[in-house]
Amino acid sequence: MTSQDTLRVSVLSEALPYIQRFAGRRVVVKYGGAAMVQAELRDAVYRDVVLLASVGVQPVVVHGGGPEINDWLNRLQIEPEFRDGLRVTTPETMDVVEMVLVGRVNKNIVNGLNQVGGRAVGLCGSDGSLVRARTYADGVNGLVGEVAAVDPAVLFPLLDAGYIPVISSVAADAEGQAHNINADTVAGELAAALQAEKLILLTDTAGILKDRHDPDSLIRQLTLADARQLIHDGVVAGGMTPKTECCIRALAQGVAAAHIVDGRVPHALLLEVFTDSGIGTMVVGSQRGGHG
Ligand SMILES: Nc1ncnc2c1ncn2[C@@H]1O[C@H](COP(=O)(O)OP(=O)(O)O)[C@@H](O)[C@H]1O
Ligand SMILES: CC(=O)N[C@@H](CCC(=O)OP(=O)(O)O)C(=O)O
Repeated sequence: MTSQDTLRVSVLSEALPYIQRFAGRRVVVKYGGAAMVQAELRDAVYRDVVLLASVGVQPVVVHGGGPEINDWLNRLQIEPEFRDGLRVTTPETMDVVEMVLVGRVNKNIVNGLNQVGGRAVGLCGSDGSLVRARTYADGVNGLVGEVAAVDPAVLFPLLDAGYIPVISSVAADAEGQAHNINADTVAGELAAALQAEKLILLTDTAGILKDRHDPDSLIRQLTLADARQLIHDGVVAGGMTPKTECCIRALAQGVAAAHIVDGRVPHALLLEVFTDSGIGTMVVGSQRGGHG
């Protein structure tokens, strides 16, 4: 036996309390944006998700893919346009969003997870009527949707059989029209419908920063009231706003804890689930001790 073997076994043994605590519990992971762009990090994220599934945690992956949609729109000479952090989605743009998210990005993630030993199944909001969309704000952004309803029934047999659902944020409205929904929003509503133990949003900052230009100003823990105040005061802005709002909505609907963590840190997911201190910003219903 080598010292490497001893180290590996003792590290595994240290993880036992966390494995026992989270086995059989659902953890919704939002994967997207900048955290998805770096190839070498992608593999580490896939390995972490598969490791969680292997020890009996039930991860559910919701993915975005904004940069990849932009890339394809540019190739088609369509200028990407955003209003209030949400893509202006014409019928033509919607076709591209659907092809990129439901097709290419979803399957890349499914293949990546399967490649490291997972059993992943790709779905979008329309599959099994998992998510019902409603047009956002009377159509100011075109075919942008918000979540009207979630029916997680399609996920239970998959989770019970050990599959990892990988879900893209495209869903139909009551008339069957596909809508483009912000992936953070879908992750938050899904976490609520599944009564998940944790909602973990992977992004490209350390978490919520007091000063968004100062990476050392990380806020480690926030209550719902603090989070609302930070949005009101403009400390949280841009792409961090839908993230913080979806944490607030998930917690208000019974999710135990929501975390905004740095997807650029290797094994950010395991650091969040398998340590007491965790990483990033944790939003909780009311103030409490530890980070878990
Ligand atoms: N208080 C804040 N703390 C951290 N980031 C913030 C804050 N306010 C605004 N931001 C911005 O939000 C961005 C994260 O949102 P976004 O780019 O939409 O992430 P993703 O692409 O991972 O979904 C950060 O890169 C940062 O520019
Ligand atoms: C309405 C809206 O803006 N939808 C997003 C959906 C993808 C997404 O949320 O991707 P990220 O998480 O990578 O940003 C979009 O079209 O870009």
